[in-house]
Amino acid sequence: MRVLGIEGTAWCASAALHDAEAGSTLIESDPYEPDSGGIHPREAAEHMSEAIPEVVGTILDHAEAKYGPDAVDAVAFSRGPGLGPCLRTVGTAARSLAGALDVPLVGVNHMVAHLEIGRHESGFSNPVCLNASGANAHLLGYHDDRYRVLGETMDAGVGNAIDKFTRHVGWTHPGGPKVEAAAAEAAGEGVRTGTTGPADAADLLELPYVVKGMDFSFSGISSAANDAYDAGEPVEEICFSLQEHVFAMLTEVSERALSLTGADELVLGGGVGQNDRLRGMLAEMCAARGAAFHAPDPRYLRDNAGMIAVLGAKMAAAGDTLAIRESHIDPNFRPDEVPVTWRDDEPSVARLGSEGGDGDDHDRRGAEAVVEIVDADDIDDAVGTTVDRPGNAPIVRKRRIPKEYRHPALDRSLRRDRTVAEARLTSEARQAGVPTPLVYDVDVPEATLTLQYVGDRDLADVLRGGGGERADQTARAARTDRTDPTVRSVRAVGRHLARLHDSGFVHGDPTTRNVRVEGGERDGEERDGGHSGDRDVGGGARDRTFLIDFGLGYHTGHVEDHAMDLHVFEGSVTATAAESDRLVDAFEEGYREEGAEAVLGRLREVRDRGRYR
Ligand SMILES: C[C@@H](O)[C@H](NC(=O)OP(=O)(O)OC[C@H]1O[C@@H](n2cnc3c(N)ncnc32)[C@H](O)[C@@H]1O)C(=O)O
Ligand SMILES: [Fe+2]
Repeated sequence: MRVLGIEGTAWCASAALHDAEAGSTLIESDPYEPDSGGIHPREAAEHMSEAIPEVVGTILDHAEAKYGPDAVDAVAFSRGPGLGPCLRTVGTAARSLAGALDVPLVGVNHMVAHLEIGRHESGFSNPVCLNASGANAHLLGYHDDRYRVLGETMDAGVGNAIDKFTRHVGWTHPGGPKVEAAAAEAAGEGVRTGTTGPADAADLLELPYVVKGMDFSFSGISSAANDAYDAGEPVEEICFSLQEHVFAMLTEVSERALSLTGADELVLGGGVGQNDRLRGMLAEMCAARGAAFHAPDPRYLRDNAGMIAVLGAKMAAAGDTLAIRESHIDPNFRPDEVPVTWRDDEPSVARLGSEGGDGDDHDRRGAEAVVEIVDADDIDDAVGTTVDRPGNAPIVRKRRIPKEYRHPALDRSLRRDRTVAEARLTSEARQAGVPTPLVYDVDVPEATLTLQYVGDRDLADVLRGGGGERADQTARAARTDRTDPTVRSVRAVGRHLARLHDSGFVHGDPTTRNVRVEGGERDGEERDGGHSGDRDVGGGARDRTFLIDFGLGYHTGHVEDHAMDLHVFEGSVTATAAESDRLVDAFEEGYREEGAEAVLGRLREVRDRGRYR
């Protein structure tokens, strides 16, 4: 199978020929380079109408010279997302070429192509993918015949966030490589090799660092960087600090996604993936947790038609082609709208991973902390004094370990702030009637908390089939929603979040890994719905649902922040659980019992919000 691919979503007019049998790909590209500022949509469209026919002509000539008149078996094109006028030029070119050659037409999602090229090159079977491109930034994982969005930017794409600063400074598009060069100057290294952390690093300006579960935001950091420039800070130092913050955020959420799903493979995609510092951070994070990492060659990271032709060949082989009349372009085409036809029946990216969780989970390494479970007999040694524990429950020592990939100053402040927040909000949540662990001790310099051990397992493990009898499909089918313990747990999470919000704060990271469930294969209503307070905690086999890990929580009365909590929880369910619709409904019902309807309304807005601006 030989496929001619065409790309032209924004700035790069490109054509390629991929020969699937030979495994070879030839790419011809012509980038649009604005004289000043960022991408001007009209100029970009003009560029496409001139450059697309030329690059296609070059590739076609090459194909026919090498393979003869039947050189091309299918034509693939980027349908979206991207700039409408650019996409229309690409679509028209693809339709007429497929017609002239009398071969099938394949419509490719540009973001899925950024992801698949890494999977294709690495040979990984089921990776988490970080797409770091101009107009986008998201984490994707395969689940239930789709690439699900595990996390994404709440505002600008990562490249655009950086380019916003370079426009302010007066640098031309693309800004990313210029920021990389200036940052390397500040770090005093010339060009980075990408494998080492910035131990010798330049001073770090403090900039906003916003991570919510696996979602993140760049709007604050772009403005803060602009303000720092206006205030006279040296531009190299701002570039350095901008990279350190933005890439640490992307690396952190990638690690969270690996932790949530239990996956042990990560691939990188998108134009910002060419940045050595980002690649270095991701490689270091993966090495530290024993995961495999693959960053494709730069010619496959920046926009290019090679990735379109490679995915196009897989889709064409699966019969996933388009009739001309349904081949319209889609400027807002989301990756999770694409039915994945070209992969065999493989399991979900979510699996029972090395992090245990379904039983014998004594020493565990989460995304940011190491958790050590201290048995009853050893507690006095561990804590120094006898702590007042209900029952004879074991305790947990949780230490936020330093992350070598991030700048030491940023690392210190994140670990300190989160340890303090966790201690404070875990207790405040209990006062609001939400089951949480008792906090026995806080050691801020060591970023260590001593906590009560709660629950038997993480909700994440229950949902992805690690929960013993809870995962038994037939047993589950026999239950009504009301008596299904999984449904009861997610409904309880809804109520718990409502109570936190009512008390004026958010959890900040309510993924299914931060919910602990306990006991209770019994029918009837859950026990923690009412007035259990502290009395019941740790006492016997009750059916209870605890929230843990409040490190990303903060006080806020904003409906948007409350809605984000719900969005984060639902994202973690949708991307990893079977029968997720039913669970999401139960969760929202739970929230509705005690929370504000306005928050659920805002949640729908957050969900529908277009990201491609
Ligand atoms: C929708 C589609 O048009 C869009 N594509 C796109 O934005 O081009 P892409 O090639 O994936 O990424 C370009 C971005 O990648 C950044 N970039 C390129 N080299 C970089 C570097 N060394 N460091 C940081 N950013 C870099 C550029 O500044 C620019 O913001 C997308 O994938 O979101
Ligand atoms: Fe792209």
